[in-house]
Amino acid sequence: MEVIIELRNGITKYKNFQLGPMDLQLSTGVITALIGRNGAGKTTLLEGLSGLSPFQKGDVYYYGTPINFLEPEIRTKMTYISNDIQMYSDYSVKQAIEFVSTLHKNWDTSWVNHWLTVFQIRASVQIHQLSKGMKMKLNLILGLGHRPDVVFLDEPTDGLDSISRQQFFNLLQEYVEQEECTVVMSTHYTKEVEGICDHVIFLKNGMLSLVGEVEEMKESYHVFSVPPKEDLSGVKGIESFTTTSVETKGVIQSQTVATLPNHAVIKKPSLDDIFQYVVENEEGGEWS
Ligand SMILES: Nc1ncnc2c1ncn2[C@@H]1O[C@H](COP(=O)(O)OP(=O)(O)OP(=O)(O)O)[C@@H](O)[C@H]1O
Repeated sequence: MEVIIELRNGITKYKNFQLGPMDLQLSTGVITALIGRNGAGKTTLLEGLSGLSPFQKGDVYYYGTPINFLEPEIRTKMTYISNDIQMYSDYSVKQAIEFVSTLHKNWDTSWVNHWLTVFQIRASVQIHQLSKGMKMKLNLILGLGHRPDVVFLDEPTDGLDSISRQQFFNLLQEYVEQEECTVVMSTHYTKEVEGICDHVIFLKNGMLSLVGEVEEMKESYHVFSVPPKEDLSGVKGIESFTTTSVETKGVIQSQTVATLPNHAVIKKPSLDDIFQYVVENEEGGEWS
């Protein structure tokens, strides 16, 4: 794995919000999930990295060279795919493909046709007649047809049914395997991306909160549950917990699991657990 994209000291400020300052590295052959609450800054980060709305301060590097987003060449390397599926709605599928393909020298017609066939999207159909899922799949095909090696996706599966989401991920995984590219995908479907993403970036209030390999991160923590009135004052390394009438549930650092009472039930955390109890940790209490 090689670093393909690097952000150094990136900052974007709006009236009531600031993203960064932050540094970030993205490697080849990796799919990264970008997770954060509404308003955490996911779109601002993706737009900054892709140059759609460049950072106000800081630089983005492509294989170690600072990117000048005004140079057309960079457009052949990168793609930003939003979930705005209203684009080209007055076109037929064929017309949209013809239009987008003229913007790129290296358009891969056979790859595009292959995936249109897999998804059963007919070239003659008007785009406004396609279902939401079909439109989003077409959006992905249009965004990848020039074989970019940096792919940014902003909540691409938002509103898609589970089968459409799986088909969407299948295409993405196959693409990454073939191209050795890097993908960053913002999402609220934390559970579903676990099997798809190798890395995760948790964003909180415009800052990087936790960044790393999914499996390594999951090794670092355990979920525990104990009866609701349990005294946890002697337990070390609890990130946070919630208490209901049934149980106290929380996340603890793996190296201090042995300090839990013997009857505590422990298991490996999901990304959702890490998001809720480590990154956000505001639902219940924190133990010092
Ligand atoms: N062009 C802009 N002008 C002013 N404020 C903006 C602009 N774009 C975004 N913001 C603000 O920046 C903050 C972060 O927005 P952003 O869209 O990046 O968050 P997000 O994590 O993608 O949210 P969501 O999950 O809801 O899509 C929000 O408070 C938003 O209102």
